[in-house]
Amino acid sequence: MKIEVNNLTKLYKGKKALDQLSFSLDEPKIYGLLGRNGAGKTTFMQILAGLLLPTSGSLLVDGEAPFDKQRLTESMCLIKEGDNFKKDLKIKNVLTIASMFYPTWDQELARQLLEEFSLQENMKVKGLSKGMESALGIIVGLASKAPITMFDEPYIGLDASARSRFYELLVESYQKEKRTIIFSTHLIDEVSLLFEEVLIFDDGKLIVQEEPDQLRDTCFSISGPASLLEDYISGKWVVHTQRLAGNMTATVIGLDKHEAQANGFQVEGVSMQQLMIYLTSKQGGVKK
Ligand SMILES: Nc1ncnc2c1ncn2[C@@H]1O[C@H](COP(=O)(O)OP(=O)(O)OP(=O)(O)O)[C@@H](O)[C@H]1O
Repeated sequence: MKIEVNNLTKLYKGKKALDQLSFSLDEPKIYGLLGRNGAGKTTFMQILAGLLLPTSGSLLVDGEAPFDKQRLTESMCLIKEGDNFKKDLKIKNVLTIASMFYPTWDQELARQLLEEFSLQENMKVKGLSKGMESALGIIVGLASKAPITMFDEPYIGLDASARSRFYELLVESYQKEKRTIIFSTHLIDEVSLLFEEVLIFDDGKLIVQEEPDQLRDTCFSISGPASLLEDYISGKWVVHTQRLAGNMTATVIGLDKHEAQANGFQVEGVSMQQLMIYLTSKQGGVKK
């Protein structure tokens, strides 16, 4: 399903949560949605899921706005970081309701995943630990097989090995049947290898939409004498600089690594987490 976002703006009491966002997600891919707290990720996913109306601009899924459109909302599954299910329900009720809502529901997969995460159908949601509740969210998200599935930091309380199993299951399910998966996370380095495209939000604006390989291949920290490096980075997209004595390190997007090395600078890769921090800090994010 094609998602087209045009000048999408959402105000809460006059304050911009989303500020003239424009981009499109054309293909089924695993998209990483990144940004600091309050950048607007959840607001965007709620509008996409048809739960919120924008203040202005548009978000269209296959040409239609999703708010109040069952044909579209049944094609979308949003798993939030908590409170996804009514506390009084048993797990089996949660699964039954999901199976009635999603035409693409895979009951066999749901059963396998319950076993995988050691959950029993007769457990009540209110009796689940935080990690077990997150596991239930993940089960519903995966088994929904919704053409647009969104995970908004879905792993609260899950330990590292359960999270790692979740990432494996996500990839397995995606490889069997491609769909659009939008994954918002603060544990970027843990999942960044999964992403086929990364979107970075900052203050309600989109500042990066790129393939991770492209970022890895062109984003580096380079170091050398400050007097030489300053000249070399002039006109480049510098997202961070640090000086020590007469030396300087600059993190640059769109850098030709070999050319920088040939000029005598030391060049190192930058993790996606670090890049996101630089891009969304006060110093970074400005394309020169
Ligand atoms: N219901 C609401 N009422 C008022 N302001 C809101 C509401 N929901 C979100 N906001 C504000 O909108 C902005 C964007 O919030 P949003 O939850 O979309 O960000 P986020 O990127 O998902 O953050 P986080 O990573 O912390 O989950 C923030 O300034 C937030 O305070």
